[in-house]
Amino acid sequence: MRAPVSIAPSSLRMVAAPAPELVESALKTVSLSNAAGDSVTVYTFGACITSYVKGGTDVLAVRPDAKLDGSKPISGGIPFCWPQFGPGAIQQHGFARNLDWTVVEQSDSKVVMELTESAYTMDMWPHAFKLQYSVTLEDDRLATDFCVTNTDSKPLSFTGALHTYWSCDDIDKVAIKAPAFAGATYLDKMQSPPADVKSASDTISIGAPVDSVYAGVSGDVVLEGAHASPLTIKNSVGWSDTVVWSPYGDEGMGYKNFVCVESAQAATPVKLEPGEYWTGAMEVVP
Ligand SMILES: O=P(O)(O)OC[C@H]1O[C@@H](O)[C@H](O)[C@@H](O)[C@@H]1O
Repeated sequence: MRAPVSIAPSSLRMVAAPAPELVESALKTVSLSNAAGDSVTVYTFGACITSYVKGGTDVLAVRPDAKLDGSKPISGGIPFCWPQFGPGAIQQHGFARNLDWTVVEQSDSKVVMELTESAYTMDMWPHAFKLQYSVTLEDDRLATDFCVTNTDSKPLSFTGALHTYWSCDDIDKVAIKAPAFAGATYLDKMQSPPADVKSASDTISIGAPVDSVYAGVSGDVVLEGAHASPLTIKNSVGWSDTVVWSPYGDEGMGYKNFVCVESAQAATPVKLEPGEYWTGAMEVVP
């Protein structure tokens, strides 16, 4: 249950104005911590991890224009895109980042959240499903495990992503590295219409707006120059693609202080028969 926000009178008005609409706020968060003093904050709204502080540095960023009141998906941390990545038949990036997930297990260092179909989801996407998302703060890393089960009597297919906003002091100094970037063909969504481009290097740097889908690039992706030491994004199970997004130059979004390097299942939808499940595991090793 969210507490209503109280609205202070801003100024005296000479004419009667319509009553301001109350915006619900104070979304529920779960905090994880360990003996080393590392911490994690997770919003149950969208199952969005908004902070992972390791050794005093928060490796995740929340955009300055983010809304944390449930009025729109949280623009920051690790938004959960599912069952659709990007635009398409339903709302951009799907509904999972726009709904309250249920906490089914919680300890000091771990939380497990679930989402199942509702009248709202069935209305736009007529499938019964069960999502389970486990977030564990370990001594040296943050581990995420995602499982989709088709609980319906007909097949379903989905795309999705962990749309992670990595913090950085200066995006101009960031290098995103993976051996598989070299020679990979990526979908350049900045072109109109989007077009395939061949990548020459194993390193991506950002100096202009970027929106690229690297199909089949997975495994370890290393972020250098964002913080004092490199950070590794370990895509160990599922999540077959990597998406790089930056609204470079957009001051309102605070472009200088984040880059999105997303663990995605974007290029090829996953099809699940009734009773089948799919898992995606991503770990952050600062
Ligand atoms: O503003 P949103 O809906 O959170 O999406 C942000 C961006 O997310 C990226 O993953 C997409 O590739 C971009 O096209 C999109 O603009």
